[in-house]
Amino acid sequence: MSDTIAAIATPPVPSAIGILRLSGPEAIAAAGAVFRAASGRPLEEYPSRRLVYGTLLGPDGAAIDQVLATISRGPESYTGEDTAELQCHGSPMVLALGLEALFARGVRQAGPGEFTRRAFLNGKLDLAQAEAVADLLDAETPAAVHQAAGQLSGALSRRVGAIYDVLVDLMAHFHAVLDYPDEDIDPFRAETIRTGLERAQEGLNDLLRTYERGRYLTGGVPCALIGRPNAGKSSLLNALVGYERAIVTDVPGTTRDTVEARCRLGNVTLRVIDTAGIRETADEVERIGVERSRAALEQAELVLLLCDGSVPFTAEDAALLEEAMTHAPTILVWTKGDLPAAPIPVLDLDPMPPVVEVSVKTGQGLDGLAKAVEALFPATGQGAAGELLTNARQAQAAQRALEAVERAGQALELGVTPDALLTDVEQAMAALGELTGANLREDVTARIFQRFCVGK
Ligand SMILES: Nc1nc2c(c(=O)[nH]1)N(C=O)[C@@H](CNc1ccc(C(=O)N[C@@H](CCC(=O)O)C(=O)O)cc1)CN2
Ligand SMILES: Nc1nc2c(ncn2[C@@H]2O[C@H](COP(=O)(O)OP(=O)(O)OP(=O)(O)O)[C@@H](O)[C@H]2O)c(=O)[nH]1
Ligand SMILES: [Mg+2]
Repeated sequence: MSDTIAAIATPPVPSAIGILRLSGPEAIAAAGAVFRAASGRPLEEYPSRRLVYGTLLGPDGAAIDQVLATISRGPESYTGEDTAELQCHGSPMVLALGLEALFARGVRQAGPGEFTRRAFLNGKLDLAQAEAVADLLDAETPAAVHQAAGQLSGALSRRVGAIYDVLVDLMAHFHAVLDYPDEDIDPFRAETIRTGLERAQEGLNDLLRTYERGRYLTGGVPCALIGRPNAGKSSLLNALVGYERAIVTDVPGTTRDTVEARCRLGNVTLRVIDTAGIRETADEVERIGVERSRAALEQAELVLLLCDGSVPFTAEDAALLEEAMTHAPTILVWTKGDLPAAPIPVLDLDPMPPVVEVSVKTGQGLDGLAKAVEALFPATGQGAAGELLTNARQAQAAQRALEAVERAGQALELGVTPDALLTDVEQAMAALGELTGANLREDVTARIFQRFCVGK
């Protein structure tokens, strides 16, 4: 049996409300010991989920706040254990003293994620849902919230579960075949197995295609600011992040090293990388900077190619634009829109990149830039919110599952023995189990025994 944990559940700054949270067998007793209800009734006697008004008592038993207390008896609680909350005024000192009083009752400090970990261990959330809790806290855009909320309510788990179910069914077929190990798989059964493998393969391919968008939602789109010296790259970075992140001067070649920052542009989270202006240079430091710009360009999944709109477009600009477009979707950004414009060049490119004129001095065109970025990274498509793979661990697990299913398919065509197929399908299920925490052995066992009758 687990011990009882407690933590301050709200940020450690003066705020409207601050919450002390407990979970474990002694949660209700410990909360009751540091709380005196105005009614005079012990907290333990109240029904679950009732807010009870009263006084919070500090480590020495003196009043430290007027609070609302509530209990939820397990298993109907967030963690599945007995839980209690003390909703205090949001004073960091009150919360610290309250926590100390709880420690004096034998409760210990919770570790990071320990409440949600207990919820997982007690079957309240599966692994994908528990991960969604962390994604929800980190969400930076409405789309990221919708994805995390959908995953929290089980959307990804259901999608993975549907594929998993197909594999569990296949296993049942294999077990039937294995009862007659010396015979080949009969054609009828081979067809059923083939259909099942194809369905699983299709489901996994669809799932893996969601990863690109999921990764953009949680990690941000890697976006390089590329252009000749003085184009206004660092100025744009600063405008996007809202503070003076990078040095800006009128000296061409100001930025040497790449500078990275996260920002939100419209509905898209960007990992923006400001780079050294690209030009031929004899300066050793600047030359290394330019190499880094090219490396950033190669890794970018979105390029903002900046050209100073107040000076004539050059052959270098054109060459950079073409180079950028071979690497990633590129938006051509004319900068310094507040200055008198140089003649607009005729660009003969196919396809034409989106073109936006901006000025960081006036803020003009930044909305247009956001629209252009949103058009390249739309909030919809590639699966409904909540059903996307959002991190590398999930994607790798799905990829391994796909590879195992493909191996099984090949084995089937080669007419190998059923037990070889079985191993591949088992591996696919184990890999999928890493997404939701589903347990292969238990699930297959359950499916096998469900054919038994009661009493056997
Ligand atoms: N004050 C407070 N707010 C909070 C939480 C909390 O623990 N306390 N949450 C937590 O971080 C989130 C809400 N999540 C929760 C999820 C399940 C249960 C719960 O009691 N589940 C029971 C009963 C379900 C029901 O009534 O249908 C259960 O699953 O059996 C509570 C909170 C966000 N807001
Ligand atoms: N008027 C006006 N000036 C701008 C604008 N954007 C940038 N500038 C000026 O242009 C000059 C160069 O800006 P930076 O942002 O340092 O240019 P950069 O592309 O980072 O230059 P390097 O780091 O040298 O490659 C600075 O004097 C900026 O103040 C703008 O929108 N309007
Ligand atoms: Mg710069």
